[in-house]
Amino acid sequence: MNDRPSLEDIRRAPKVLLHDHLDGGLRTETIVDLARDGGYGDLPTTDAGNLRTWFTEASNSGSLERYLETFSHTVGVMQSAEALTRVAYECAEDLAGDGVIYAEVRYAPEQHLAGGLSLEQVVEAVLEGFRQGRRDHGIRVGTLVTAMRHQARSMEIAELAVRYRDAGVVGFDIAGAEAGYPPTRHLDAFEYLQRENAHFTIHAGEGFGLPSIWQAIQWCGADRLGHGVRIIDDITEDGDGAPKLGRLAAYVRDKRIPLEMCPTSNIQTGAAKSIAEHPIGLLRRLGFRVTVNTDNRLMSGTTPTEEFAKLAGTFGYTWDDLQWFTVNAMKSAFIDFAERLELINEVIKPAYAELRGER
Ligand SMILES: O=c1[nH]cnc2c1ncn2[C@@H]1O[C@H](CO)[C@@H](O)[C@H]1O
Ligand SMILES: [Zn+2]
Repeated sequence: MNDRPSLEDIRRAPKVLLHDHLDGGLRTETIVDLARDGGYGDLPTTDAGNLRTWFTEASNSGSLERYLETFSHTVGVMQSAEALTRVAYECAEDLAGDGVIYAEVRYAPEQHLAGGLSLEQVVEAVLEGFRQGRRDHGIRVGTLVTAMRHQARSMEIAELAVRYRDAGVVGFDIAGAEAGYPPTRHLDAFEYLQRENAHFTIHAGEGFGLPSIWQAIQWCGADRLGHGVRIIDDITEDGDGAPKLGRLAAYVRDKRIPLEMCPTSNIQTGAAKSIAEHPIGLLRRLGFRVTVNTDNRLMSGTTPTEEFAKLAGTFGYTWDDLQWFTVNAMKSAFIDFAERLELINEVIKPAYAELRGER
């Protein structure tokens, strides 16, 4: 039995990604190309290698607000249909190369209008890139359209999600600085989506704590939580040192609400101190529906494989654990039940059995 997953084996293992930002995963060579072609002159450097280092260092600020500043450069070069299609295509290619079989990739259409595109043109350009990515690399990618929580376009973006629901947009999200912008600010959009039987996730419990998670679930009706790390604040110890769940934490676990955890990103923004101290360790032990994600591969200098490898190295996770995270993610995806079941039974389980040396 081969119980200690190596990096190369983890890369081969089928993986499912639910939380990855399109504008947080560009290749730096592509940023340099697109900046030159599109006349974007604000890059801190035009050397792709130095730019990679710049992004990871600038993102290591310990604050979500400062972390988010780096996106001005990626968003800045994603203002034409060609650029968006290219970035989406390369995203699919890179994820497929890392062993991802299904991904939900998000971005905020409202941030890509500076070059004169309409919201619809932005969505269609991204869908086209993912369509080509699937054709060439077999990976299935659903998109989530994000509304920026400090802006006031969430209703329009929610309507966009519904309009393109049969064309590859599988859900909706809100992102951006969390403190000062609670989810209920966008309640009308969430209520509209619920009436439309549409799916959505909410970034909550990352830059702000329990009230944000509580609102996201109990007021807004989120299907999943983006990060949700601060749910740990509702878990205390009883007299014997055993974990004791508060009502909100118990609700999240009982209802099997998926947590889209992004360990490296959380350390960069200060939501967790280190991988070893990341709440994922306890939440996994307590049986929360935890999933493992990248958030922003460029800013965090990471990949799905590397996130798994870091966790395996720190917590001693075996193939059983990695399969559990993967099945959790597949169960929590916003595509239909039959497709999820097929990927779990026909692709994920047989591949992990082989990696464990059972076949
Ligand atoms: O971890 C995060 N928390 C909150 N917002 C984020 C995070 N990562 C990226 N974005 C924001 O989402 C926008 C659309 O993709 C990005 O432009 C960035 O501002
Ligand atoms: Zn995110």
